[in-house]
Amino acid sequence: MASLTYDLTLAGLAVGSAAALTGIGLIVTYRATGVLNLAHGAIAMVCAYVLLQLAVEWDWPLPLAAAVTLGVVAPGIGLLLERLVFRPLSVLGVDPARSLVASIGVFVLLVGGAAAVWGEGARADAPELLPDNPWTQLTAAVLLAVLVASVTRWTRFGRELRAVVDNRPLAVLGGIDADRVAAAGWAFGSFTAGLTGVLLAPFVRLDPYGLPLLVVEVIAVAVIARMRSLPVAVGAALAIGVAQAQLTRLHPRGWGEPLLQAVGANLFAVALLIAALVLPGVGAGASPAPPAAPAVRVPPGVWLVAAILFLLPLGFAGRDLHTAVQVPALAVILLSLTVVTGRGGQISLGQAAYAGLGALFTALLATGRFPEFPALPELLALLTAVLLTAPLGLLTGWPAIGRRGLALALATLAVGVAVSRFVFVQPYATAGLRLTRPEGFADDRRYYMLELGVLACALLAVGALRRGRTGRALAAMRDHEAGAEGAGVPVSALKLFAFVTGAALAALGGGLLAMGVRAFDPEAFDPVRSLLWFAAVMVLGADGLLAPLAAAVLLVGLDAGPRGGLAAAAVGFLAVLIGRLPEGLPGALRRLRPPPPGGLTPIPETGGEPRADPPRGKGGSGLPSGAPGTAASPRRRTMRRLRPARGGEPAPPRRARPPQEAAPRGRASAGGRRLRFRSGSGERPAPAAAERSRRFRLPLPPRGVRVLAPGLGAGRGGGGNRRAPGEAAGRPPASHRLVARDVRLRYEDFTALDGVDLSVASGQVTALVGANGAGKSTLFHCLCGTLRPDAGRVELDGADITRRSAHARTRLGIARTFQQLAVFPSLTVEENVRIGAEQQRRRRRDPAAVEPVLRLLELDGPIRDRIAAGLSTGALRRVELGRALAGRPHTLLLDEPTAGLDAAEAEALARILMALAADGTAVLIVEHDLDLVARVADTVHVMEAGRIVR
Ligand SMILES: Nc1ncnc2c1ncn2[C@@H]1O[C@H](COP(=O)(O)OP(=O)(O)OP(=O)(O)O)[C@@H](O)[C@H]1O
Repeated sequence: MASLTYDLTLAGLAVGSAAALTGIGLIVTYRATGVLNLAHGAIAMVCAYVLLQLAVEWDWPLPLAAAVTLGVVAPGIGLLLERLVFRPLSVLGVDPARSLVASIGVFVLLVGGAAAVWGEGARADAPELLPDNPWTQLTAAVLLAVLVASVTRWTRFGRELRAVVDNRPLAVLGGIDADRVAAAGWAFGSFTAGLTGVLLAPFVRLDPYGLPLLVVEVIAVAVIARMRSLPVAVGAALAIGVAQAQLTRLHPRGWGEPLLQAVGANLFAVALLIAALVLPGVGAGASPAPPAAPAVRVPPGVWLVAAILFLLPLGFAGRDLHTAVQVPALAVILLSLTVVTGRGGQISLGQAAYAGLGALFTALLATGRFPEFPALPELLALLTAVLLTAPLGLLTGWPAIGRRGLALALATLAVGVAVSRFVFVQPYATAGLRLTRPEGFADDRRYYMLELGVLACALLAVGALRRGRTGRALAAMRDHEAGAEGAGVPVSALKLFAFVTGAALAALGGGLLAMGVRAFDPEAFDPVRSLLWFAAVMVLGADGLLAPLAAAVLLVGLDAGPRGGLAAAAVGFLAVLIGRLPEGLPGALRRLRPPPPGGLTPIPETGGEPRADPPRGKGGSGLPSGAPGTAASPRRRTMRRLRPARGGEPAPPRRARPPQEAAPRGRASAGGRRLRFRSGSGERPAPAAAERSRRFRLPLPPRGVRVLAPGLGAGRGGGGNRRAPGEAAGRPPASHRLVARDVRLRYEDFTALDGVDLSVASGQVTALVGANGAGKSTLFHCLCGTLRPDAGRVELDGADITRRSAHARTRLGIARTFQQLAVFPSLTVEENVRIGAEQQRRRRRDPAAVEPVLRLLELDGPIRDRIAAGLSTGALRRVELGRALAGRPHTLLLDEPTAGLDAAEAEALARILMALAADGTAVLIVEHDLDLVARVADTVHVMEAGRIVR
């Protein structure tokens, strides 16, 4: 027994050593570049093939072949990737989500390329580089870890690496060549990938799909090490390897045995699942998903052409028709990504799991595999499978509530891998599960027609969803999660909805696909498919209904040829270019066309709408500022400005203290006190900008005119005399009071709020002023629900609302705006405002409130149909205010509302605020412009060091 334990331990150490190498490579690349290289396994696979090619096919001596593979090819791949793919992305300053798509693109490109070059079949003749002795491999892994740790700690390069990791811009300013550091990181990461590949290849199935996936699971050890600690990564890899080997000795009786065997065989997949779901997310500050291009209305002619193309296969016969049967089914699966990622902005790398579950359930139900249940007719089985799979969408929907970007990508990938490893490989799924087609649709032509019908219904349903209230809310959530929450969108519930709908659609497509080929094939739904499908939809235009159709045609069409893998290679190639195609392929094509008049295009610089001045002191790309396509070009600037900074403004992470904004300081008096203050976070516009903004500024309501009431009453826009619920027309509006009582909040060991009492009452403008860091924004967040105080209460009309979420408070009538603009850039001005009206509770909801608000804020001209991206700061502030007012709030909370406005716009805003208060609204402003405060505020509170001092 002792020798069995020893042998198993040795075997486990061998596996663990290979995993440790992977962990080391992933961590070094991540630390040097900020990119989690999902393609690590694909590089490993390519290097294994290269060694095989050199040593076996071309008969080179093994040492020479190994030296070329590991010394030239592997680092060369890394350097090429850095130079051609990732350096352009970092120069353009794109968000991490887009780097993630690029690394998925590299994965898909390498897998597809390898399949095209070496074929899809498994090779069993990979040469053994090191003797089959775990100690040798273990020594290699430990030596490598020690070498990396020593280099990082004691060499100049290590110091530069740490400087780049800590603060890349600062390191560059300090004279460090960050590109060289990144290139070294990539070269080393690829070298470790190559080493892993050539060491593992003789012992695992070497094919283009298996090895990359195996290595993807090993990302677990890097996640466990928080992408930071090499000893932890090596320790975790060895421990999992040994535990996995030892588990094979256990043979419990009954149902536990297959489960234990499955766990034992896939312990890295289990570790990935646990690490991705339980540990705090890696890269949590990343933006949710690459920003989608504004949805564009597809001309009917294009739809006609698409319809004709999809009808063409009805004229096919034989093999061609049989192949075409896969297209509509795959299009339905890909449509699920349009909902989840394209519209909802949630990265999902697990859609193949849902498609597979749909296929599996359909097959099991239709073939009567469960003795307790009779076999169901095929269509009923399909419907039941969809209903069974839909709630399983919560498996990825739930993690999405607290995760974004990379962390969500890992969580959804882990769920997909786990489903594939634990469900699709069970005997019931692998033992040739065949199924028939519905009666009357047995032959390919009729079945294709049935699929077209289902696809048309799915397209109509998703189209209606996108056009409606829920679709707008999804787009808002994608564009700016915190802004959506502030507008009353129940973000968590909406994420669950998106994933459940996505799972249902994927299951529908999966069931159709399985019926089309008359069998359940687990390999058709392995996690590599998820990556391929995700990349294809992202590239072809995630938020469009045409993208799934085009992607399905591309994927099935190219793979139908004699060489497999071409589709993956093509999609991968496009995906690695995604940094240069910021809006996917459709966006790039649109750019080639002259802009259509009006419509959903950004406003031209010379149009009636002024643009914001370029932010000063930004950029640093080395490209001419404002050059088309550069980071500093006006359109890109505006898009970036609109994107939530580091995952949205509110609910700041409790641990990381955000850097204070640099802003001009001055002195002024308020309430008799001399205060240091910041003159708003925006710069005063240059004279030319001031002149432009005079031409287009916030409207000035006539003095003395009641502009807006809690019910959007009188005003230039008219629009009836609506009042808040319970407020009978003609009677004065009900009075409301928002109160903070003894509110306390600490950021780790720093007391930000130290027993604050504040009251915001109807019919008054209450102002909160104070020096930077006094705690104003923290109190503001506590009032609007984006931060929960450690102690104390927030009350609305005496009722405790401390535990109410931000969107629930908005629905109670407490609207807010954001210090950093929170507008939804891909939506039109009108849609932005409409979201504020339609996300209210049913009894508060009043879509008719949109028009008067648009008129009041002079957003009712041609500007109403323009997408928000590209508008000036002044216009965007109006849009944001309009969204808040469209919900007919009784309480309005404004955080630095004059930031970025010029004097005329600030003056107009002041009048509106006074008019709102005169009409019964409770207004709270947090403001640095003390002149404005002195003019509009009925009550001024001064904060100092977390307390209200007067
Ligand atoms: N997420 C956080 N983690 C740690 N400390 C934080 C965090 N957010 C704010 N702080 C600190 O809490 C204090 C109060 O910050 P807050 O943003 O509320 O001040 P403020 O009065 O609004 O300042 P400003 O006018 O600059 O916006 C500051 O010292 C700030 O550095």
